[in-house]
Amino acid sequence: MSDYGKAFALWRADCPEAWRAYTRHAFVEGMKDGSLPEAAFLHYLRQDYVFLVHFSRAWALAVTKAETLSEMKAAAATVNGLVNHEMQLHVETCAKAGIGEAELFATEEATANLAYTRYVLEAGYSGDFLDLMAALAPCVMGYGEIGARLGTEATSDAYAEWIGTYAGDEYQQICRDVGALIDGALVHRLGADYTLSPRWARLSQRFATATRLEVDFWQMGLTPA
Ligand SMILES: Cc1ncc(C[n+]2csc(CCO)c2C)c(N)n1
Repeated sequence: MSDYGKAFALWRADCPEAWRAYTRHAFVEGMKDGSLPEAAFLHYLRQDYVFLVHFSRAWALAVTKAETLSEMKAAAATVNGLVNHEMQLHVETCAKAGIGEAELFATEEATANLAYTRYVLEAGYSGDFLDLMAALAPCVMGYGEIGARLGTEATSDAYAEWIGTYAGDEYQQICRDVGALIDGALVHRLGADYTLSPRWARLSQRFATATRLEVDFWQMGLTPA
């Protein structure tokens, strides 16, 4: 497993079944062997565009919840990357597949999508930077782990572009950077022995809940309306 930091490794180990259900979901295995129907992938992409709108808002909230300039810079850079690059990539991928911007922007948000993004935003609204990071971590690191595995295990090139994005060095570095951001934020607020803090169990629970919501998101992808 790649090194995405200490807190991530502990949180991941705390919810092994949910983590496995997320990172080895049938949707993921379908991208690996190319058996995932294109309709499911396009349905997922359209929903993911809406997901990224709210995910960008969550990272923007992290800018306001930051307590150091380096946290602020990291969160602001993520907002910039999401809004000015990743979302554009979705627009282009959908355009190539015949889904125009008007149709993309008119996508009706699926309830699994709604549940996940609002859960993450609420973690940030009601909690602090750590609550927000624990809820955001499964998304960032999970795709890193899935990408890295499919990068070596894929037996079809049907979804090579998607896999390449997350398997690539650039994205793998983002996962390591976010891992370091989280570890530093924990030490800054709770001290070096942060796992002994009364807050630790709650943070681990947030990570597990967000992981379960990722499972539901893949499942939603498998069932185009
Ligand atoms: C449902 C869902 N979960 C995770 C991601 C991955 N992801 C979301 S934003 C981002 C950039 C770094 O914060 C990455 C990698 C996704 N696209 N859709």
